Amino acid sequence: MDKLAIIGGRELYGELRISGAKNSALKVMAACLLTDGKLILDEVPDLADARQLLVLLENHGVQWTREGARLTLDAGTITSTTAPYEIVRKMRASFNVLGPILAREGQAKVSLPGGCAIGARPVDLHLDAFRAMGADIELEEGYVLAEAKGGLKGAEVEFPFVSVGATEHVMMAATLAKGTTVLKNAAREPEIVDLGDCLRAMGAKVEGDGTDTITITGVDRLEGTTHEVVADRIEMGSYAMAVGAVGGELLLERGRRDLLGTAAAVMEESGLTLKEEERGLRVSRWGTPTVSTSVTTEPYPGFATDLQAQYMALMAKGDGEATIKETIFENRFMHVPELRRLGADIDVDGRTATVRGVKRLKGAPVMATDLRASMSLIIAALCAEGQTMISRVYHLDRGFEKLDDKLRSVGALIERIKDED
Ligand SMILES: CC(=O)N[C@H]1[C@@H](OP(=O)(O)OP(=O)(O)OC[C@H]2O[C@@H](n3ccc(=O)[nH]c3=O)[C@H](O)[C@@H]2O)O[C@H](CO)[C@@H](O)[C@@H]1O
Ligand SMILES: C=C(OP(=O)(O)O)C(=O)O
Repeated sequence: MDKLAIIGGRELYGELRISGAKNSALKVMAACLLTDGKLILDEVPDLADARQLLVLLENHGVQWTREGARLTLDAGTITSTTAPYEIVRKMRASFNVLGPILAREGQAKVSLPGGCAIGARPVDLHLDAFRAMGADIELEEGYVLAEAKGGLKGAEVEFPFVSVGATEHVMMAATLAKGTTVLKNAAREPEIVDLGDCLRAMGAKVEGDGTDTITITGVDRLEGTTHEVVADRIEMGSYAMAVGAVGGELLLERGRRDLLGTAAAVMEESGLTLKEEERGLRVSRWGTPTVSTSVTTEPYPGFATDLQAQYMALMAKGDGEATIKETIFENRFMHVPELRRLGADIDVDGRTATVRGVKRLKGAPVMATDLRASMSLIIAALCAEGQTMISRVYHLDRGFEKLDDKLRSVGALIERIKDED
């Protein structure tokens, strides 16, 4: 397992290109299963998760080629409607092949994804929606067996709470259903709009994505198209927070303020300057103190749960006390003990963490526990005195493209220590 060694204290200067969003790329990749035409995707990040999804798509008969950030997917014939446990268990987002396969083939057998470190993460909302659309759903030996003999039918689906994955999943399946599907209390994340853009380009009739009501009128078939994946707002927010923590100035190429939702204003309140430019978002902090500012995670446009851990690292050297409330996942504070090892003063009570800013953090060996938690350790290490050694960086490789190269290119002292085994 690779490790990352970071020597803290160096301000960050220069330009970084923000990659395509992992959480969008994975969904538009799965959308290739809706058509026998070629889907050409640009700005697909080269991440462990994207590679893992390609393994699953290959299992369904998808042929693909990659040239740089361009991925061409061809699901001319779906050769298997079964998504096996051995592949699905490695990445939750792979569950989202169920809807497209069910919509196109009238049946699908997909392994339940199981829980993960940040929470139980059931898929009941997905399955309830497919039932409402006329599918028979059985659970057998850890698999979802879904069947819709005469095809899926349009339905009105009101989600009891906001789910990004369920919104995307049902949106995809509804494009090939008979009639109109209306999704209420839908997620409004930028990745939903990106998926909507891709589906429309494929010939789907989708309206209202980006609002809480999405209307999809089914069509007989979708076609291939070319689509560019939206910039990764979590990568962008993470690098912005790294600048907030250690100081300096970065132009985050392809970055957009609107993608950050309320996190943009929170970062400004905490002392960062954000400026939109033609090529992206410029972020800077010059010697001003980090102002401790409390946040609560919420669905978009609220403060993203995927930025919560990174924000906690920023607050670790704040000028006072900040509370951070996590409302989306029940177990997303695993970075706290590791941040404490670096000298952070943090208490957790249920779903609320209280961060009392300290004057300095000090490098130590720490362990990454999940994707975004790993990034919080990177940010803390960048502003800690001395060396931090981060183990289990495979978590980072799931979701941050070329992280160490990118940070090194803007002045960070970061080195990957390759596992020799
Ligand atoms: C690959 C991907 O895009 N992952 C993102 C996606 O995850 P994901 O799509 O899994 O997250 P959801 O929005 O669905 O989850 C929100 C909450 O709803 C619960 N829930 C969800 C579905 C369901 O059927 N039943 C249920 O109880 C979950 O356990 C969680 O507590 O959105 C999350 C919330 O912004 C992000 O943190 C993840 O990075
Ligand atoms: C939680 C995340 O991913 P996933 O939903 O794939 O676990 C994430 O991207 O932060």
